[in-house]
Amino acid sequence: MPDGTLIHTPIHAPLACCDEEPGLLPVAEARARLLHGALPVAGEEVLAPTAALGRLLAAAPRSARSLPPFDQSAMDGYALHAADLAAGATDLAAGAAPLVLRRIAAGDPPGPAIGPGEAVRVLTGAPVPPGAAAVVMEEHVALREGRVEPRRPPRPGTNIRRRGEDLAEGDLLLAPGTRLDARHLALLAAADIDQVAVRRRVRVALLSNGNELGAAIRDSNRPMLAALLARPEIALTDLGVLPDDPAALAAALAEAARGHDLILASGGISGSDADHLPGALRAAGGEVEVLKLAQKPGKPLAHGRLGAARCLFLPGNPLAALVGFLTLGRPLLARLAGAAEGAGPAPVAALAARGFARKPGREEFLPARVIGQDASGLPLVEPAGLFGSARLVPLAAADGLLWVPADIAQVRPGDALRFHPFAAGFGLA
Ligand SMILES: Nc1nc2c(c(=O)[nH]1)N[C@H]1C(S)=C(S)[C@@H](COP(=O)(O)OP(=O)(O)OC[C@H]3O[C@@H](n4cnc5c(N)ncnc54)[C@H](O)[C@@H]3O)O[C@H]1N2
Ligand code: MOO
Repeated sequence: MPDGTLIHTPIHAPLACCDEEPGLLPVAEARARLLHGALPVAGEEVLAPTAALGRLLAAAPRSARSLPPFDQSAMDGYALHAADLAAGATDLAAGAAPLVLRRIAAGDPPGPAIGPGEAVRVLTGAPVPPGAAAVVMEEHVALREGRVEPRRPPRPGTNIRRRGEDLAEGDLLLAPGTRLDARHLALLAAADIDQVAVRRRVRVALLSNGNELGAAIRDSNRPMLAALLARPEIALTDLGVLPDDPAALAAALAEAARGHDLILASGGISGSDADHLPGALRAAGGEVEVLKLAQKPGKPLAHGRLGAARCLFLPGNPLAALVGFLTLGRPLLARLAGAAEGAGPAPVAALAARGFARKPGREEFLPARVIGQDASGLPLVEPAGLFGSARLVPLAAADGLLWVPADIAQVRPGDALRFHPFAAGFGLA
């Protein structure tokens, strides 16, 4: 456990981003408003499973065969008849041990049935012959004059995988909304499925807004958001940087709305006389709601619709854009893509490695590093440098985002918190 010497370490830059104000909208409420009426995109594609990696199932595939497809040995050993399982080891050893008739390897046919007093040498994965009640491992037998003497007769069913014990032919394999990963490709292959129906890709248009973006300030949000959108279920159109020109913005939004399900933008929303995106959406004939969220960073946010397209406008500060994308953009994309509900990543339990004071009122996402583990294995985390929604250096050094609830004014060393790691240990997709 940390010793607490770093308690009250300042984590915010001298000029913190935002002065609190009353009436900020809880993030959960903002998410509900954003998702209200949002439906998965209509349309499917039929693909080979390997071509559908990372895509979301539109319909549930059914198994084309039983798994296992036949009664199968789980071990290298000897298949025995039920009558010989009842006998004690001493009886069998006294000349009544089953006679080994033949050998069956994986890929061989099972051949004729065995009867009492008969055994068959079987290898792992081989079909067991009809009449076999158990397979005794080769390590557990003595072989004498072509007969097999189990040291201890196995119980019925031992080391036999019965046909259909995992899955019967026609059973549902995977639920609609499943994102296909390596496990699912293995199951689909085993079940002999060569085509699956997946949702068509969500068409997303991405833009940055601001006259300053160019020579003096580089556009860091677009490559970041494009990287977050580089997923199999998304088809991305990069609209580049649009200037602070209301008419040009309105025209670009109208054009983008015709061919996209979502228009994702950053910058130009917080309400100053240089922020034109919400007005441009209105001017183009769309609906827009500008929100102030109880979230830090990522307080200003606007969302709306234009024709069939949804619009999500994130704040310009890079860390605020990232947090807004993760807390609101991701759930909206998951809905549009047809992902199974509740399939999103969950935060993990973590302990504060050191204490710090903060201004309550907004739930906060702090770039944080894992610096060790406590005795029970919980990660010990601490803020990765000074906080600021325009700062990218601490973010790049972080292992994830530490989540601090809105009402907390003081985090103490050892406090239980939640942490969103950027990389999952056994992440498959
Ligand atoms: N009077 C108020 N001012 C501000 C408020 C407020 O509530 N009242 N909120 C602050 C917060 S919090 C944030 S976050 C920003 C959000 O402002 P906008 O979304 O309108 O974004 P801009 O003003 O266009 O830009 C803010 C900041 O971010 C830089 N930026 C913008 N786009 C990019 C990009 N693609 N790549 C890199 N950097 C970008 C921009 O140059 C500005 O420095 O508003 C506060 N102000
Ligand atoms: O911190 Mo603002 O909240 O930079 O989005």
